[in-house]
Amino acid sequence: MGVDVRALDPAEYRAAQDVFMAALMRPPTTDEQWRVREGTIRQGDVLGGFHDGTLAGTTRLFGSTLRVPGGAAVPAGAVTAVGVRADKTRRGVLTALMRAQLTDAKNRGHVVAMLHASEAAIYGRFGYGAATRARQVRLTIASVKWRDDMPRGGAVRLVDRADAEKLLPELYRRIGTARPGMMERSDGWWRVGFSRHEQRSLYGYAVHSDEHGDDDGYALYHAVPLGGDDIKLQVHDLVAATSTAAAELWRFLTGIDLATEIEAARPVDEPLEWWLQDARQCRTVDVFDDLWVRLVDVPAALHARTFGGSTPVVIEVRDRILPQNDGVYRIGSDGAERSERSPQLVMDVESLGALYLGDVSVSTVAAANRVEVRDPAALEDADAVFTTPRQPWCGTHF
Ligand SMILES: CC(=O)SCCNC(=O)CCNC(=O)[C@H](O)C(C)(C)COP(=O)(O)OP(=O)(O)OC[C@H]1O[C@@H](n2cnc3c(N)ncnc32)[C@H](O)[C@@H]1OP(=O)(O)O
Repeated sequence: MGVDVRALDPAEYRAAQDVFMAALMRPPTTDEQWRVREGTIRQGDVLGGFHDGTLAGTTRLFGSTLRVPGGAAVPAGAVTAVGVRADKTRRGVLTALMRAQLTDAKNRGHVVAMLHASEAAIYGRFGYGAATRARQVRLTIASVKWRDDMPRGGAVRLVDRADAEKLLPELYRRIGTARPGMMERSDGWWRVGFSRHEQRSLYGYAVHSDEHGDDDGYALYHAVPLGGDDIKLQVHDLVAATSTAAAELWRFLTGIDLATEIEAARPVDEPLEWWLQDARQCRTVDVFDDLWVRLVDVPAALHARTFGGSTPVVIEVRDRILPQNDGVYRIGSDGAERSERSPQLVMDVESLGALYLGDVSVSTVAAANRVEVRDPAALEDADAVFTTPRQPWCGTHF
C-alpha cells in the first residue's frame, strides 16, 4: 500500500501535532500551548503522510533565511515537527514526506532547507548534511576567575519579561544573524519561545549596552534546581554584537549569587577559555551536530556564498531527489557557475550541504570516502576554496 502525501487543512494541524509529539515520546500539546502555537502555522506549511487512509506521519516547513559565508542571507525553508506513528514506521512515510517537502521548498523559491535532527542517521539520505556544530560548555561558578585582560566595557541590566518580549526580538533582528549558520526568527518563533517560560521557575533576561548606552547583546537563562543547594543556570540564548558584549554577559552570569554552575550550547570557537585564568574551568561536555543543511537550488546556493583560495576547483554534484541540481560547477574566489570541464572532485548533495557553511574541510569529507577525488592535487585547493574565517553556528532551536 502506498503513501499519499498532501498539505493538511488547518483543522488537521492538531492531529498532526499529536502524531509528532507521540513520535518524540512527549506528552500531547496542551490546549493552552496549542492556542499559542496554532496561530504561528501558515496554511500549506504542514504536510500529512497517509497510509491505509490513516494520518501516519507529518512534517512542517516554515520560511526563514540563512546567513551564508560572505554575509548574504538566502531564502531558507526550516523543517520541523517530523514524526511518523510508531505503528507506521519503515513503510516509506518519511521518504514520501521528504520528497514532497523538498519539491515544495523548491517551488517556494527556498535556496536551502534546514533542520535540527533528532538522530544523525535519518536525513543524509534526503540530501541533508550536518553543516554546523555546537559545543555544550559547563562552568562551575566557584572556580571561575576571569582574566584582567578579558574585554570589558558597558553595562549589563536585567529586564522583566514584558520588556524582554519587546527588546530581545528587536535586538536579535539587528545583531543576531551575523555569523554564517544563523537564521531569521519569526514573531511566532518568539511567541512560542516566551510561552514556554513557566511562572514556576526563574527566567532571567540580561541586556548589555555599550559605553554609549546602546544595547548590543543579551542573555536569556533559566534557573534549574539540581538538588541540595545547587542551582544550574541554563543559558538558552546569548547573542552579542561584539566580544566585549559577549564577555560582559558571561561575567554577569557567573556573578549571579546562589548559582553553582552554568551550562550553554555555544559556537565551538567562542573564546571562553581565552577569557579564563584557568582555561580548564570551561569544560566542553559535548560537541554535537547543530544545523543540517540541504541545498535545494545548488546553483543559487553556490552563487550566494563567497569562496576563498587562489585556484578554483571543478566539482560534480549528484542529487538523487532534485536532479535539476546535477551537474559540474567551477567554484572559486571569483564565483561559482556551471561548467563543461571534467570534474576534479565528485560528491553528492549531502556532502556539499555539510561543506556549505565551512564547518568541515573537503579533505576530511574525502577521507571518509564521501568525496570522490579524481584529481588529488585539487583537494588542497578545495580546502582553501571552502574554508571560512569563522565557524558557522545556528543557535536557534526550531
Ligand atoms: C526535524 C525534526 O523534526 S527531527 C524529529 C524526527 N522525528 C523523530 O525522531 C521521531 C521518532 N521517529 C520517527 O517518527 C520515524 O522513525 C522517522 C520520522 C525518523 C522515520 O520515519 P519512517 O517513515 O520510518 O522512515 P522511512 O520508512 O521513510 O525510512 C526511510 C529510510 O530511512 C531509514 N530510517 C528511518 N528512520 C531511521 C532512524 N531513526 N535511524 C536510522 N535509519 C532510519 C529507514 O530504515 C529507511 O531506510 P531504507 O530506505 O534503506 O529502507
